[in-house]
Amino acid sequence: MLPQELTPWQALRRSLRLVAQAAPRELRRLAYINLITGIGPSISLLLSKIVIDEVTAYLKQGSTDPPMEVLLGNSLLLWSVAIALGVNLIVDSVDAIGTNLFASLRDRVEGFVRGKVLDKVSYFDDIALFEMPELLNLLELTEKGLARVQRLSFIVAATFVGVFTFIPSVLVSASIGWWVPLVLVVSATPSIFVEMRHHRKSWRVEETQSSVSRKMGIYSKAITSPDFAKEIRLFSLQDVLLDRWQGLFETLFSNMEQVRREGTLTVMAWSLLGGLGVAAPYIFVVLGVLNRTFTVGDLALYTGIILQLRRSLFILIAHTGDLYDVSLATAPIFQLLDLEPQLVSGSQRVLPSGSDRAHQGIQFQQVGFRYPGTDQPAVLENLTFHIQPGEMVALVGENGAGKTTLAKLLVRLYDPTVGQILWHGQDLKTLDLTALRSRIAVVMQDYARFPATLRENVGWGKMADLQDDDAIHTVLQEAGIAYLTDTLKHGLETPLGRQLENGIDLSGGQWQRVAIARALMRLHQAELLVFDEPTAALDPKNEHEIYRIFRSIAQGRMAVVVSHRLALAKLCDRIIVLEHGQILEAGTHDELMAQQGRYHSMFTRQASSYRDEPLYSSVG
Ligand SMILES: Nc1ncnc2c1ncn2[C@@H]1O[C@H](COP(=O)(O)OP(=O)(O)OP(=O)(O)O)[C@@H](O)[C@H]1O
Repeated sequence: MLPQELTPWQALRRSLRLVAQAAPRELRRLAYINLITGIGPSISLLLSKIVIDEVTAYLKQGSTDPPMEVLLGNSLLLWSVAIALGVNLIVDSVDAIGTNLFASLRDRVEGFVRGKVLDKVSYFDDIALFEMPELLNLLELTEKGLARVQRLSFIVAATFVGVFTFIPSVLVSASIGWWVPLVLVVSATPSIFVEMRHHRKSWRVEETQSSVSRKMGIYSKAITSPDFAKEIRLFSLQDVLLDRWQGLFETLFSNMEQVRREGTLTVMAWSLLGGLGVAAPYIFVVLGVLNRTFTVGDLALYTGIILQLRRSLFILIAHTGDLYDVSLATAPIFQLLDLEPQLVSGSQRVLPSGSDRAHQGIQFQQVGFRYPGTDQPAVLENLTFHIQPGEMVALVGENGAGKTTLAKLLVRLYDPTVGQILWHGQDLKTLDLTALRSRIAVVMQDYARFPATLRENVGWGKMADLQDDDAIHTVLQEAGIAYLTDTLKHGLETPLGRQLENGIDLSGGQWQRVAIARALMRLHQAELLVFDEPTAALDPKNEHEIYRIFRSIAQGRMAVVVSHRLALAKLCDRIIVLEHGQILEAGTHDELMAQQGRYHSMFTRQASSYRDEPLYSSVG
């Protein structure tokens, strides 16, 4: 699932196509406006030549007529002055329209491309996108690319001006001599390649340093995130985090700085050649005026046009370099848009129900799993077991044994590396993901705290019932937090999370119950419940209540619960003890206690700490 390489040319073509798709109207209008602002200065220069020649000719006559009379009497002079002023006026006023149009173009393009990226990321079924360093680096580079897309809009707009200034400048300067535009263009050409090489080098540094800038992002988020704010202060971690961020910044900055310094020197050296290219025609024109081949008006026109041609070439060269930079930087956007998930939905929308008992339920058949992109040993190995319909299974084991990973495979956030998982006899991979997930109610260990209202945090468990107050009140009741609708100022419409305006934060246990309520929303259609550490944030009294809820909702369904609290495991029909990703023991509580193996020792240890709790009372 690694990103495919893309040439800068391919990326540029696709970026320009996106710009054209995002804002065709703005682009068209900008072209018209820039046509005016582009050719305006050339027209002004031509008119200035006429004005200067007419004024010089008049002065040569030695006449003493009143100036206003002379101006009104000479229609060529009068019209030239009037049109020159008119052109300046038009250029100035459309300039303001151009600025606004450019701002719309930039925003539209940015919104359009970002929208496409967000769409791709949110519908990307393969969760590996958020867990593999290579893909996280790609996401980081995509952010940089999105920032450059704005630049692309600017380049496109400025290139219009450059081209529209360039063409009349070439035509007028060719009237001095055919070789004039040629000398100017040829002397400026090497700068284009130097600019491109410089941008390529800078981008290579950015690309190779993407993991450095991602780490900078991680530290900067840690420093600014409310999640870390308390512990950073309590453990005085400010210096550690700031030093790490600063160290990474210095590394990145010094690498970029070196490339920039080298780039500036070479670009400057080659610009000198461009300067020499200007000198020859400029001196030629001055000499031409002195030997009377050219008029004084020609001097103003030609020197002006030579400098204008040079300037427009400069703009075009700078933008060619910039365009190259943008094409390098936007490549990750297309790499992301082209990224094919390894985990794809199956096509079967109607889920099987299992023709005979042997095929009913969920079967793990020699399942093994290794996280993609890691060279660590397999996290799960050779797992074979069967969850019967209506059976409640507890997964227990030490930290890192692979319980959460197994739960992730069960809800198809990942596919097994080897073996298969069958849902009523059929491989999970063949089933439509949305259909499959609609049959599963999940509370993950790292459940989400959506920055949204209480209604949404719960109702998003089943979108169709989002506005159904009764349905939401029922699950809040079942999860034991019905009181929230009374205690929170705006009831169900209260925003949850401090980052929202007027947002209220809940306690850890309340958030966990909100996550449980969300899972309960799809209970009536769920065949499988997966609860990963559902009581981690709860006190013992609340924990018992959740056990009770869990048992009652699990009745008649398949249920898998991951828990370190063996009192909950004891309530289950079967307990699977995992160790280093393998099944160490499996059986009922009584069977495992009788075996006197790992489960027995874990349970006994816990029971001695929770002696007063009735659920542990079967021991000692
Ligand atoms: N996204 C990931 N990428 C790579 N390795 C991972 C990832 N998530 C977990 N692991 C590794 O997989 C192993 C099993 O982790 P898992 O979270 O499944 O354990 P667990 O039994 O649920 O642990 P705990 O009881 O602490 O929650 C660990 O060694 C962990 O380092």
